[in-house]
Parts: sequence; structure tokens; C-alpha cells
Amino acid sequence: MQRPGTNGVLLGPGHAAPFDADRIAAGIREVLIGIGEDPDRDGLRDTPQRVARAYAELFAGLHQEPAEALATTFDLPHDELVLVKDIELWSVCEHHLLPFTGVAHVGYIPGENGRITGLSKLARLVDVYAKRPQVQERLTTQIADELVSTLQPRGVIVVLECEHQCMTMRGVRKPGSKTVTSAVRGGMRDPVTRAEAMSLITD
Ligand SMILES: Nc1nc2c(ncn2[C@@H]2O[C@H](COP(=O)(O)OP(=O)(O)OP(=O)(O)O)[C@@H](O)[C@H]2O)c(=O)[nH]1
Ligand SMILES: [Zn+2]
Repeated sequence: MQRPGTNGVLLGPGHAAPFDADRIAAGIREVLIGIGEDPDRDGLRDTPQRVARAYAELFAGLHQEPAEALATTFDLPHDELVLVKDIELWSVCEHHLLPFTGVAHVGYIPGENGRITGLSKLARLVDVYAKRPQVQERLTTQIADELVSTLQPRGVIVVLECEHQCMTMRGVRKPGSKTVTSAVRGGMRDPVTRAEAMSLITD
């Protein structure tokens, strides 16, 4: 039987949902042997546990509830665009486990319920989804859809601009190339509203 995992991906039986540092460390030791290194030499002896601690941070979002990031809400009479630009993001591509980094621009138009959230909470939401094995498209979509379901706003726009290290330090080797993805929901799909938001983002 399969069940949906925290990343919306189906997990099979036996999937170790809790974070397991010892298992990661054992795996990293195998990786070191696999690349022809001696995992018992001085500089590498603590590396497996060190990597496990680093992964606890890099993948912390797998164990966090996105809705909790937006838990603080206020009712304010503001029915125009709220946009937080240039939110720095660090994620890890699920194909190569290499970083992709860049910025997120997150905007929404509050709904009839008048519900808005703290500005920092938009950045927290980006982090919850970024700190998982990701592809940029899914990351973009998940941020937008969580805003829709939690705030029930009139519209949402999320634009991500990232550089993928799997395209720069290896493989096709194209440093400087940027991948831009967007997710637009509700009234933000209106061409005039969307154009206004995009002009503020690209300003
Ligand atoms: N759509 C999408 N692709 C991604 C993302 N991150 C990495 N990739 C791509 O995932 C693809 C994996 O392709 P494969 O052919 O299976 O792997 P590969 O042989 O390592 O591919 P190369 O990177 O071209 O050497 C590559 O084209 C990557 O550029 C992402 O966020 N979104
Ligand atoms: Zn990759």
C-alpha cells in the first residue's frame, strides 16, 4: 500500500518517515568508499555524522507542516496586492542532490475574509517547501497552493528564479543560466493584475 508523503510524493511500504541520522551516516560512509576514499582517515572520520547533521537542516522541511508557517493571520481591510520580493532560497534538486539557489517572489491579494499573514511568514513558507528534495516547478506550485488553501486569497502569484548546481558544476556546465518558474492562481490570472504584479517583480 502506498501513502502520500510529506512532499506529496507517494511513499511505499517501509519508508522511514522519521529523520534517521545513523542511517544517513552509514550511507555517506558507503559513498566515501564508493568514490575510492578511506572513510577512516583523519579528515573523513567524522564526515558521515557531520553530513547527517547538515541534512537535518537541509531537509528539515520534510518534517514541518506548511500551514503552520502561515498560522499567524490578521484581519485587515487591505484588498490590494501584497508582494514580498527577493526572498533568498536554498533547495536541493531531487535528481542529483545538488543545491539550487535563487530568489522567490511571493504575492497575494487578500480575499473577502480579509485574512492576511505576517510578511515573514511568506518567507517561512518558502523555506518549509525548499528544505526538501525538490524540483523547481513543484516548489513553486506548492507555495502557491498552500497560500490558496490557508489564506483563501483572491489571487496568488509565485515566481522563482534559481540557478541549479547540477547544471553548473557538472553535466551541461552552464554557469549563470537561470530557471524561472511561476504559479498564478485565482484573480491574479487576470491579464492586467498579472502584468502589474510582474512589473513590480521585475522592477
Ligand atoms: N524540470 C526540472 N528539471 C530539473 C530540475 N533540477 C534538475 N533538473 C534536471 O533533471 C534532469 C535529469 O536528467 P537525467 O538525464 O535523468 O540525468 P543526467 O544524466 O544527470 O542529466 P544531465 O544533467 O543532462 O547530465 C536534468 O536535465 C536536470 O537539468 C528542476 O528543478 N526541474
Ligand atoms: Zn539536478
